[in-house]
Amino acid sequence: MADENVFITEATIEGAEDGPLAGKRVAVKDNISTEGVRTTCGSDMLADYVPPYDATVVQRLKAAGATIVGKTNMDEFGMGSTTETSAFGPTDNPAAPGHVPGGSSGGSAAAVAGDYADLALGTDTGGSIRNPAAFCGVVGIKPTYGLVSRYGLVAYANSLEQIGPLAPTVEEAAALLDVVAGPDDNDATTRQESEARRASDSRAGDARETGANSNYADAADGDVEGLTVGVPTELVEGVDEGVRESFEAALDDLRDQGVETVDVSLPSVETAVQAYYVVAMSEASSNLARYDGVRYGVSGGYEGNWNESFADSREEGFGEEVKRRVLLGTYALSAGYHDKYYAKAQDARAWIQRDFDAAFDEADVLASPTMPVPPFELGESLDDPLQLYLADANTVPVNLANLPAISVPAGETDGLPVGMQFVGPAFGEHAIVRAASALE
Ligand SMILES: NC(=O)C[C@H](N)C(=O)O
Repeated sequence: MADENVFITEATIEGAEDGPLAGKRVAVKDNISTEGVRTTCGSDMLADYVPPYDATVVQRLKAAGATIVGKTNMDEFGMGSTTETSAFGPTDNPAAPGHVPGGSSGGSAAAVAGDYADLALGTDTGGSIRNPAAFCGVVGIKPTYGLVSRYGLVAYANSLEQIGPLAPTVEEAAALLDVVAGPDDNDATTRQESEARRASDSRAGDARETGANSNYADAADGDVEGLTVGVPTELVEGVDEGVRESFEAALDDLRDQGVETVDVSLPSVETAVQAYYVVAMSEASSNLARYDGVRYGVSGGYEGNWNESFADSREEGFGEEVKRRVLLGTYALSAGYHDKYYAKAQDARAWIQRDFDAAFDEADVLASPTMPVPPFELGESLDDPLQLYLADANTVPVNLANLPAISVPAGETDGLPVGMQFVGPAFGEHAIVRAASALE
């Protein structure tokens, strides 16, 4: 096996003897706490941090019989789209050697694509599961906000992020979601199953919804006859030619299977990248305040007063991209600028949510290319953070609206994987799983 730098820490954590994941090797992103196994978030700041407890999703993996085989590489604290901001070096893309695996859950996607693991968990704040799934030619699901517990996830931007599965097939990804989904007393943002199901029943309007909240794997039946798929024109305009051709071919395939496609419009998404980065950086600046060398992080016997030693610790422990975001986020929240940036971003967020609501009056699910471009070559995008932020155009609207989405392979362009994204109404995971399974 080639060394693609998939794991930051390899481990063997055995789960229960029986269960739906017995015999499965599962890789876990390195921002999800594992008791006794270091959890670095891809940062020098946490290079020696060993959590004293398991995240809820890790407890559920173990109870389901999984064997956890390691902690995967990631952009530092989830901040990036290529896994190149990791303090532990870049990860190669097993499906497109010499190219980035996407990010920030690049190690998790590469683990599945390169058969280092059968399944993996990632986290998605603005595309961090779907982007690497698309770039590595695997399946990734970003669940509805509140479906999966975030207890034990090291926070980057709490209001946006969810833990979710990566797998070779839609059915396997859905089966892993079945294991980790569901309410948790340790995370007050998780929703009760009955409540979630009511939302799903009334809004997805799909008579074929299965009776239970979970059993997502059963929805991977490819039965899309009569399903209406909305195509938001704003998410297709301007994408790379080859990506667009693969996307159009996938739509044709769906039509052949009895899907009706309609064009829909989400005018507000033109504000999504700006709104996302203001919200994400603001939340990050607050969350990352705890890394000061005293509570958490590098503490190197620095000279000087508290302020000076905090600054020295943060200077040494954080990489460039993290520093950039903490500075910009602090600025956006500061007195005098809060209304101009943060409050405006929240307005845009509400507008985007309303546009999605209107689109789901016309369609059961929405479809777009997951990424507007094919995977970058390693090193190619490092110097241009703004360009990289723009590559999140199709994924971040979903997080701002707290909706579920899946990325499923949809062919190639010049030998590079292309992913197709399906977005569902809140708790409409069955519908997106069903649509994606029809493409396999
Ligand atoms: N974390 C994510 O979902 C990826 C996104 N590109 C970000 O840097 O915020």
